[in-house]
Amino acid sequence: MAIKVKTVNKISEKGLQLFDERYEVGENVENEDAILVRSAKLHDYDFPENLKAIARAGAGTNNIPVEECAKKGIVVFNTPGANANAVKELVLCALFLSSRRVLEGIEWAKSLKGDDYAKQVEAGKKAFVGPEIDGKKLGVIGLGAIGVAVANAAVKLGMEVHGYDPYISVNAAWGMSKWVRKASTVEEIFKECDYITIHVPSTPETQGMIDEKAINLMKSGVHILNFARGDLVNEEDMIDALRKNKVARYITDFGSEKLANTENVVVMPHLGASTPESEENCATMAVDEIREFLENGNIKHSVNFPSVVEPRTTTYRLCIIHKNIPNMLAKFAGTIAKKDMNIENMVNKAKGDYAYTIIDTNDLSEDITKAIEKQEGVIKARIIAKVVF
Ligand SMILES: NC(=O)C1=CN([C@@H]2O[C@H](COP(=O)(O)OP(=O)(O)OC[C@H]3O[C@@H](n4cnc5c(N)ncnc54)[C@H](O)[C@@H]3O)[C@@H](O)[C@H]2O)C=CC1
Ligand SMILES: O=C(O)CCC(=O)C(=O)O
Repeated sequence: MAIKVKTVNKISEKGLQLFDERYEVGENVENEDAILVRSAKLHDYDFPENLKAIARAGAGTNNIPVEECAKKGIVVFNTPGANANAVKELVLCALFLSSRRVLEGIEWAKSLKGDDYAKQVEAGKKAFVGPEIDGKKLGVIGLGAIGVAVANAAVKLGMEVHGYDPYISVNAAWGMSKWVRKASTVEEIFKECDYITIHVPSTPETQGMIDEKAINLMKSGVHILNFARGDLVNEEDMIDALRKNKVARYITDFGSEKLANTENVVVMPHLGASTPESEENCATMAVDEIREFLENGNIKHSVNFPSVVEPRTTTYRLCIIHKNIPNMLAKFAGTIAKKDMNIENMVNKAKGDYAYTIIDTNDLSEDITKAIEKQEGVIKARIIAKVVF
């Protein structure tokens, strides 16, 4: 029987080609084992009983009900860093667009008519003067894959870069230019910087972080860039601040009709990750994650379950998704012993309220998954036989 993968958005062919002949892949697939998605919202999606994994070909997972998936034993993956360069390049483009009034100038140049075109240009261009970014202060909120790439590039462009991230990872810190100054509070960024760019996920903590209170702390004429998520910025407060010229420019990848028609706002149609390179990187990583999980039970880059990657050394692998509560391992070992199966290797890791256990064995008792699933605290169990080509 084929392994079924449903694509909910258009996914790069380069990634899809990595599924071999055992897979049935497409948008019309039903009762799927896995879903591949980009930005489509899955909050109202009726997940089939058979569904084991969802891979988000991208970074943000706010379009997926991650906690509900954990409760049902559905592992949600994303592709950290795979589209960071694409977003960084668009943010740099936005930095320049926010400073120099290039877009308005281009529109005006199109509207000019007559033989004295050059004369009209020279007379009118003063309306489109905008400052240089060299030497200006850039505040980067969120120093993950994208934030660090933006901060490092801005340093090279001559900006004085200030970064804020109370949860920065060791890897991100290793990759960051020594010239990026550490802000201890986000208010420091608000007060100090001429340009502010946000690169945090949308969470209850970050939603609405750029609101009237935050904007009031900022310099008059601040330029704000949002290539992370629309709900990080309170739209009404932003429009009000733009009308009062407190905010000089707002450039965002996440617009609305109202925002797009507000002066000094540039709305892009969620283009941050829209490059062939990024689409291929994300699809390739997402397909690899799904295959590793479905074929080997290995979990890489999940947002709701721990990372567990173990080489296959035995004929069978028992994969158990369960609650992170005491005595689970003892219960698994007891059930397996009763079935006369011998454990060759066992790994257990937890993340928050959930845990994952891999048990490698060379023996198989047919109803072992049923016996394991009967135990309180177990969400899902499956056995995978090693495929020898
Ligand atoms: N416009 C687009 O097409 C794209 C947008 N994105 C958005 O950008 C976000 C960031 O992407 P990546 O850098 O790849 O993710 P990442 O996970 O590598 O980095 C996010 C960083 O935000 C930090 N953070 C979390 N809460 C924070 C807070 N309250 N204050 C300061 N820092 C905080 C984390 O510690 C982490 O370092 C994504 O979650 C997504 O929403 C990502 C890719 C494409
Ligand atoms: O797939 C896309 O085009 C959007 C990318 C994105 O927003 C993300 O990775 O968080």
